[in-house]
Amino acid sequence: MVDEFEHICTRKANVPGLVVMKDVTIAKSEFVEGEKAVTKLQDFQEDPELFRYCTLPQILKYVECFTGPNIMAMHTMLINKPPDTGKKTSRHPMHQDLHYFPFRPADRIVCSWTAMEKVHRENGCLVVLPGSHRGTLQEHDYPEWEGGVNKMYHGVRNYDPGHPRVHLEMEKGDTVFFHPLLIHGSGMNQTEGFRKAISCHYASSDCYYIDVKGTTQENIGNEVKELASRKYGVDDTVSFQDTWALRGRLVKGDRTSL
Ligand SMILES: CCCCCCCCCC(=O)SCCNC(=O)CCNC(=O)[C@H](O)C(C)(C)COP(=O)(O)OP(=O)(O)OC[C@H]1O[C@@H](n2cnc3c(N)ncnc32)[C@H](O)[C@@H]1OP(=O)(O)O
Ligand SMILES: Nc1ncnc2c1ncn2[C@@H]1O[C@H](COP(=O)(O)OP(=O)(O)OP(=O)(O)O)[C@@H](O)[C@H]1O
Ligand SMILES: O=C(O)CCC(=O)C(=O)O
Ligand SMILES: [Fe+2]
Ligand SMILES: [Mg+2]
Repeated sequence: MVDEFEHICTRKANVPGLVVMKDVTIAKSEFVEGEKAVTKLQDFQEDPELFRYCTLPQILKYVECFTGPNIMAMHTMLINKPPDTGKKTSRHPMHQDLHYFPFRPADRIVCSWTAMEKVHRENGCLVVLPGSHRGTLQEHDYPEWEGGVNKMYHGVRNYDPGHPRVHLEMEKGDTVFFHPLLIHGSGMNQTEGFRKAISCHYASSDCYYIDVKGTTQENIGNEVKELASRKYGVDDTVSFQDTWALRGRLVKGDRTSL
């Protein structure tokens, strides 16, 4: 999967629907080529080698405990956290992934996140607020960071900085499964290497879409729709929910609702 990532970055592989994101400071600075420019791949569901991750039986075995037998891969990511440029933009603010999802119920959604190499505090491991998955979805917005913030990296507006934190130091191949309400983020990468992880958000295909109008999710819904219209030239008839229905891919059982 590391090799496939490199092929994508050097354009030896072309994947329909894939979103390649650069770090905001790298994108705005001098020309950087290949994998050193890429912070994150999203929506790799049409890449057979990377999508193999989402179908691994040793992962689905646990996923099924939360989703039941009808399993959709709703969102896929390969994160290549770059060495921080000095602006602290390699951080990911504390957030709840449910903020991005117009489907419910939350308990039928689970994320698997696998370290592709050793991750620790120095290269920006995941940081979680234990127990926060028992709360509700919070209001999210761009954090007020001086050095810049990556596109769509919203954070929880008012979380308690005194809440206990756990740093998830992991060995290569270690996987964590977490609830979409769990408040989490990741620190700055203070090493010279690119910290790699691969993840998938699964949901039961029996989940249903919700309308985010008038909710705290309206801001991200509008941002995603804007991006979809710029990137794919679709008009306003393509809803936030549609952007998810188009990306979601069945991995097991039947596609009943999503
Ligand atoms: C839908 C998300 C679902 C997530 C669900 C699970 C939870 C996940 C939590 C997250 O990860 S949230 C973060 C998700 N982020 C995204 O989905 C953003 C995806 N990124 C993109 O769509 C593109 O990378 C982006 C539109 C930001 C840039 O597009 P291009 O690849 O065409 O960039 P290009 O190099 O042509 O630059 C165009 C402009 O974007 C700017 N840019 C590039 N990378 C950027 C960046 N990372 N942040 C902000 N701006 C950026 C760039 O500087 C330039 O600005 P100017 O027009 O002012 O010159
Ligand atoms: N959808 C989910 N995705 C990922 N992890 C989940 C999900 N739902 C529950 N968990 C985790 O699975 C474990 C068991 O869940 P459970 O609902 O029993 O919660 P718990 O933390 O044990 O709380 P309680 O004391 O209420 O049983 C917990 O560690 C919880 O964090
Ligand atoms: O790998 C990381 O830094 C965490 C990314 C994350 O939480 C996300 O993209 O939703
Ligand atoms: Fe996240
Ligand atoms: Mg329990």
